[in-house]
Amino acid sequence: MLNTSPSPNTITIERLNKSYSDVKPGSSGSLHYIIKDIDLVVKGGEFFVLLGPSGCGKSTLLNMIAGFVSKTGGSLRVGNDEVDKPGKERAVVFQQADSSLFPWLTVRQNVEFGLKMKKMPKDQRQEISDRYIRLVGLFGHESKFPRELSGGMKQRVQLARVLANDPAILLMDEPFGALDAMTRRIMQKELSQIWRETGKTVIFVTHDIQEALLLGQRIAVMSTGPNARISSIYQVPIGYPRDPASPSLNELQRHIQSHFDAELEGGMYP
Ligand SMILES: Nc1ncnc2c1ncn2[C@@H]1O[C@H](COP(=O)(O)OP(=O)(O)OP(=O)(O)O)[C@@H](O)[C@H]1O
Repeated sequence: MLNTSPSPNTITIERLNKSYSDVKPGSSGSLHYIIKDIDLVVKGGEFFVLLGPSGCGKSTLLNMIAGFVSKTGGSLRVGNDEVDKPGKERAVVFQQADSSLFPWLTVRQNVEFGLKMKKMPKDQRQEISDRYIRLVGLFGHESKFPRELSGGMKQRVQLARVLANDPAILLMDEPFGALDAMTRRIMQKELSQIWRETGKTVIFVTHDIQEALLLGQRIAVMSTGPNARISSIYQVPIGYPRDPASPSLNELQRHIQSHFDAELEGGMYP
């Protein structure tokens, strides 16, 4: 018999809504949709980018997948399970590492935190933290505290900590948005390599088209809110590692940029 079950890391979204009621004194209020009727399937192991202008609802959608924000309609499943709360198979990497790192713990202690909570023996913990500290290029900085690190280094600690917990799905909300251009490029390369080595499902939110094109296998362009939806999904048929100067990448960038501009102007893209 044909097995039609989705992979446990596949995310299936059907007619997903997030609305809120704008209640004013003396009236019953009206319903406003942040996102409306989103349909999307992100396959297990895929690197999927959500691209959209500021305020369109990207973080809302990502936080719904994370289980931090509840839906007001439709369906959102990971594998066969409806998402109604956070789960250990999903981990979020935020734009600001500061709020997610413990300032009183060293780099190694921060990376090992989740493993310690799981009561993993010390030697095993150390082996795992060594691996991810090396992977994100922080070897030699294990004993430093967050206050002794640059913004890019803190972001690497956040990434190493998330990876050490081995979630199947990485949800990344503009994780490199606060970094300088050079550090950002290094982190993009590292993330792309980590994804290729680990085969995790990644959903990556950005409003930077070039970043989307360097990383994603598919790029979904969201319309401006309210009532935001996914207006188009682009395949990026270019292998990794990608060269930002490649003509095919630039061609696709121009195409997506004109779509993006049309969305911003509120026009329809042909
Ligand atoms: N609880 C809420 N009640 C009312 N409006 C909300 C609520 N949460 C978010 N919004 C609105 O929903 C819209 C989408 O917000 P969201 O943070 O998801 O956008 P975004 O695309 O991630 O933006 P950015 O790129 O600037 O981070 C915004 O206009 C925001 O003001």
